[in-house]
Amino acid sequence: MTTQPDRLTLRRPDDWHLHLRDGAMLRAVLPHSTAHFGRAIIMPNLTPPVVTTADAVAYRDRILAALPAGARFTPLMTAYLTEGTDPDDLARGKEEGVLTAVKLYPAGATTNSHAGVRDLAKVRPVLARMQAIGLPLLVHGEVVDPAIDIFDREAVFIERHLQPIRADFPELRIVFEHVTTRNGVDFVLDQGDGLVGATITPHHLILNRNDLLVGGVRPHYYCLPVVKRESHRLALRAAATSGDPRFFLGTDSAPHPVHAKEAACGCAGVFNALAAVACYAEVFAEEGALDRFETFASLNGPAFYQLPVNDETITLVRGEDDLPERLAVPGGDDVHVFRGKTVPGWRVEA
Ligand SMILES: NC(=O)N[C@@H](CC(=O)O)C(=O)O
Ligand SMILES: [Zn+2]
Ligand SMILES: [Zn+2]
Repeated sequence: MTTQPDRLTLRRPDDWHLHLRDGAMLRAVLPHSTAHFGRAIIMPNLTPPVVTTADAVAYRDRILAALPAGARFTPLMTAYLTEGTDPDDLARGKEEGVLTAVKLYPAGATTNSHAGVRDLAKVRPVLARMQAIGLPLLVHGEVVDPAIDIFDREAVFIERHLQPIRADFPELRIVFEHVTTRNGVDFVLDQGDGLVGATITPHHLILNRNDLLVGGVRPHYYCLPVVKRESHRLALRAAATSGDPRFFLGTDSAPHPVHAKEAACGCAGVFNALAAVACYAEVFAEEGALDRFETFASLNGPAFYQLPVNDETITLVRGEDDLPERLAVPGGDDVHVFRGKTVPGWRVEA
């Protein structure tokens, strides 16, 4: 990596947590991820979800068919864990190079999670098999217990579910997806064996819950897990910029039509694909950690997933970008662009 005050060249980063959706939305959002990232872990929470290896093959084909001309981008597919998931099917998926990981959504925790897991006891044989064959478990780490305050749901998930999974499957590789709390960071730091990693989103590094709620509710800042108080944001910034190999880039870019966000019951998800790399760079610059940006963005993820780093590079230049406020999606489904117009201090050179 080379850093000058106004120019930053680094190995092409990967996005270890991405929602691309399907159909017209897929075709609209995909070019904005392929412009910056070499690979991405593709989240399986479509309707219906990507549950089997055959589902993942079909979805991968649709993504590849939607790639812009000349794009060099590898979608890394995941399967959505259900109480009916067949361990043999997952093993075949890994064997055939289709599946990179399996995603655990507690049923009801987030967008399109109703087909997820209600009772973790029911998926123990699947977790045992994943542990045996080295297939990582990616976790949306929030409880759905209505008695638990939404701001505490990540911390309680760690105690109730993550600690027990770790204890019962000590060799299972786990990614704590979109970690949002100091509790989550501390949990990852407490695991000394390198088997537990975490992705961190740009918006959780930038926003706290005041940004979401003070002066009026900002539906485009609403995501799950919901942004937390400032002390948690600072813990995430410290973790991301530390250089610790267990923390890596995952945008959780999650497009929803504006009409579904600006609604009486607005849905969760921030579409940040256009500005994500610039936002991360700005965070690292603010923290005086630009020398560790490439480690977080381009090296730690491949190391965790035991994949080679990308050969190509990207260059960021200091200065205003001109991002649109909205991304056009046919069918009246335009998407609000995170940090469109309120531009971050960097742009990625074409
Ligand atoms: N993060 C979100 O708020 N939403 C994601 C789902 C998820 O990652 O939990 C989505 O698919 O819209
Ligand atoms: Zn999630
Ligand atoms: Zn997500």
